[in-house]
Amino acid sequence: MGTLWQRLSTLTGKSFKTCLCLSPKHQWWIFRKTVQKGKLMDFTSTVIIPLLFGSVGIFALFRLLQWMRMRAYLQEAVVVITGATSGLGKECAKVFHAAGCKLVLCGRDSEKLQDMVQQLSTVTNHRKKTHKPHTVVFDLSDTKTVLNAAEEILKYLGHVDILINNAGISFRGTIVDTGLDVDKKVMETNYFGPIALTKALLPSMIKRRKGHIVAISSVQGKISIPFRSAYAASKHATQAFFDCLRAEVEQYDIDVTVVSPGYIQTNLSLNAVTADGSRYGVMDKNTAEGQTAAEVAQVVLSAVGQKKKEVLVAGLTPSLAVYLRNLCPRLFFTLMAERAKKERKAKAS
Ligand SMILES: NC(=O)C1=CN([C@@H]2O[C@H](COP(=O)(O)OP(=O)(O)OC[C@H]3O[C@@H](n4cnc5c(N)ncnc54)[C@H](OP(=O)(O)O)[C@@H]3O)[C@@H](O)[C@H]2O)C=CC1
Ligand SMILES: CCCCCCCCCCCCCCCC(=O)OCC(=O)COP(=O)(O)O
Repeated sequence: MGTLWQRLSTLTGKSFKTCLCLSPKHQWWIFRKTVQKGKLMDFTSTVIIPLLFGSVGIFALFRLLQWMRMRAYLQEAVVVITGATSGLGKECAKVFHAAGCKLVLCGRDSEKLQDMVQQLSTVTNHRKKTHKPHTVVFDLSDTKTVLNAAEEILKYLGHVDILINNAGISFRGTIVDTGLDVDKKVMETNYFGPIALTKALLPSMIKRRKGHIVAISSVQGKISIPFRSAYAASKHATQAFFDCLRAEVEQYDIDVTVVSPGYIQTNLSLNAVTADGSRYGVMDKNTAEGQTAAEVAQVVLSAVGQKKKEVLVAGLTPSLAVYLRNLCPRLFFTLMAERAKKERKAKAS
């Protein structure tokens, strides 16, 4: 028993005398609890803590390797960005330039493109070599100029590592009032133009067995909301085309990333076309309160760097709406009909 009291005293930290004064039942209870606590502490210090530190270490190492791989992938890569004169394209140009890519900035306005080149030239990165971007002027809704642009890009740079199909226009209007020419214009810009450019650059990527094609789609490539028919249709077509492409070109080690953002603070609503083909010219509340283009550009950069197959970059409601459309379509359609009624009423008043 003497040894039990001595052990009890050491384990509990109580004096030998105090331990002697306790009832045997109490002593036994304290002894058992203390041994259990000791075992738990032993288990914590020999298993849980090393496991925790080990996992954190492995995770940090994994992230470091991922970051290094991404850095190497982007450094010196030839990256073509369409719609580089505004909004998301402009911000993508900034982040890919800072990552050391050789950029080809595309747009319809050569002055705006030159401004962009100027802006990027003033950015200095002490840790990374940056390159002066090239510019190519063409209109995505004119297939001939798209094909010429692809030829020009390949002639001057030899190859394309990453193509970012970003340029696009949106639409506002009812289906019944919209002329087919407007539907065609939106489809030409958002769908036929990007696929023409993709098809023109694809053979050279296949030949090199290397390349990465990015499509900037939208949440509206996954769900359709009222008064956006042409836009939502063009983005659904984009999603479908690039999903097919991803499957077909995997054998050539070519990657395809589809990015589907929610509202972004850009000029998209201002530049949207309406039912009669005129410019909408209104900064919508949803657009003005959206994510910043710089935030989304960072997501695009890391999605490309990590060769992700697709990313949804949206808040809770649009993300839930995508799930609702698939899991409970009837409820989704009812909500959309309500939304249409509400918007009509608001316009009428
Ligand atoms: N803003 C948003 O809420 C969201 C945007 N997106 C998508 O992001 C992409 C970028 O749009 P965003 O930055 O928001 O909008 P902006 O209107 O700010 O930019 C659109 C860009 O596309 C270019 N563009 C438009 N039409 C043509 C054409 N026919 N030929 C060549 N270039 C053209 C414009 O160039 P130019 O200077 O020549 O007009 C401009 O650089 C689009 O695909 C859009 O659908 C997706 C989800 C949400
Ligand atoms: C279980 C709860 C589910 C809640 C879901 C309710 C459904 C609410 C509908 C939400 C609709 C979200 C639409 C988002 C649209 C969007 O983000 O589009 C991005 C764009 O491309 C913007 O282009 P636009 O020209 O429309 O400004």
